[in-house]
Amino acid sequence: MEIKRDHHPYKESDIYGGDIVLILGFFDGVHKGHQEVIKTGIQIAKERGLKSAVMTFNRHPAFVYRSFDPDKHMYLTPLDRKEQLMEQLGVDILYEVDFTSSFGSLTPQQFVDDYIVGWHAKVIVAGFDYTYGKAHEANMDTLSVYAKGRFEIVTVKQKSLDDEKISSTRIRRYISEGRMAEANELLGYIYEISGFVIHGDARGRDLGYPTANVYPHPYVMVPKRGVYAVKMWVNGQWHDGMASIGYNPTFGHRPNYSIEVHIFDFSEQIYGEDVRIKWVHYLRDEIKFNSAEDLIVRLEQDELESKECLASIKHDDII
Ligand SMILES: Cc1cc2nc3c(=O)[nH]c(=O)nc-3n(C[C@H](O)[C@H](O)[C@H](O)COP(=O)(O)O)c2cc1C
Ligand SMILES: Nc1ncnc2c1ncn2[C@@H]1O[C@H](COP(=O)(O)OP(=O)(O)OP(=O)(O)O)[C@@H](O)[C@H]1O
Repeated sequence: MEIKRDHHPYKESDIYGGDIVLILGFFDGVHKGHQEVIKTGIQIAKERGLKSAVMTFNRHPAFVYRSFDPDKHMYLTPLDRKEQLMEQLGVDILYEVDFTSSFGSLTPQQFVDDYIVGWHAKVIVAGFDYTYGKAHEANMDTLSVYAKGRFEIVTVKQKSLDDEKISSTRIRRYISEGRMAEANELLGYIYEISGFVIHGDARGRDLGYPTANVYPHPYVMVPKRGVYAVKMWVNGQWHDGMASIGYNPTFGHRPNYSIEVHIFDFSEQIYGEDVRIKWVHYLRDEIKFNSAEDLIVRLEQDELESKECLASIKHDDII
């Protein structure tokens, strides 16, 4: 997959010169609804012998159009993860346009002329509720007015689960409630966040459960506080483990929450390593125990429960 970064106004040398099928959306999460849209575009491109291209943005349009709301707009998939997922789906070209006020204030007609026609799109593919512009000035119905017959428009119908649209917003809600089974079902893969390993208080090893403290990507959506069965990628390999997101109340409540992962049967030094954590299953809330011994008894139980639910994970689920 080729990645092209564009800043408005783009240069001709920054775009692909041939004809394309252009797939439109922000696609945070690249969830099953998004996958349907993207696969439709790829299929049409294959049938017509064209390249499939996705137009996404370096950051959420809400930063430009509205005041930023961290609860709504923390990412499920920062750009590097989005790139990975797009590549796995088989997209030929990923356009990452800088979403700035100059780009965001284009009229629908300018957007269509400069970015759809200008990028040689022969077919546009987007979901039923795709809109363009600050006040959603253009949608899949009005796009044909601006198209003036210069390209075809394919609208993908709503993909739902349990009579509710699969959406990034719905998935964010589940993750903030620790409902990982539902979130992972809608995503079509196990939710992950990336970060790197920093020092903690070095107490974990005394408990018999050393933990990697993870500093997360700054714009990523961190799941609800609590204890989880996880997979962690480090040094090129996935490992089974259990994680805590919380304030360690047993030892006098930290000022900020920490993300800690205990990898089973693992004793390497990994400070500074980049990691990925897959949130497989929510086990329980964080508890203020009366003693370190009580916490250890509970950690032993958490380990058994984690191993049990991780045993059923297939390799394909963790990519
Ligand atoms: C799976 C898991 C579950 C945990 N559950 C709790 C908990 O319920 N209450 C608590 O105070 N700390 C909990 N902890 C955090 C421990 O208190 C923490 O790992 C320990 O204090 C070491 O911290 P350090 O890495 O900063 O040294 C948990 C840690 C793990 C890995
Ligand atoms: N469930 C779905 N079924 C079909 N198309 C969808 C679905 N969800 C999103 N799309 C389409 O995918 C593209 C990207 O949509 P967008 O990034 O707004 O995702 P979203 O999940 O609807 O996000 P949000 O929850 O923030 O509204 C758009 O073309 C949109 O219409």
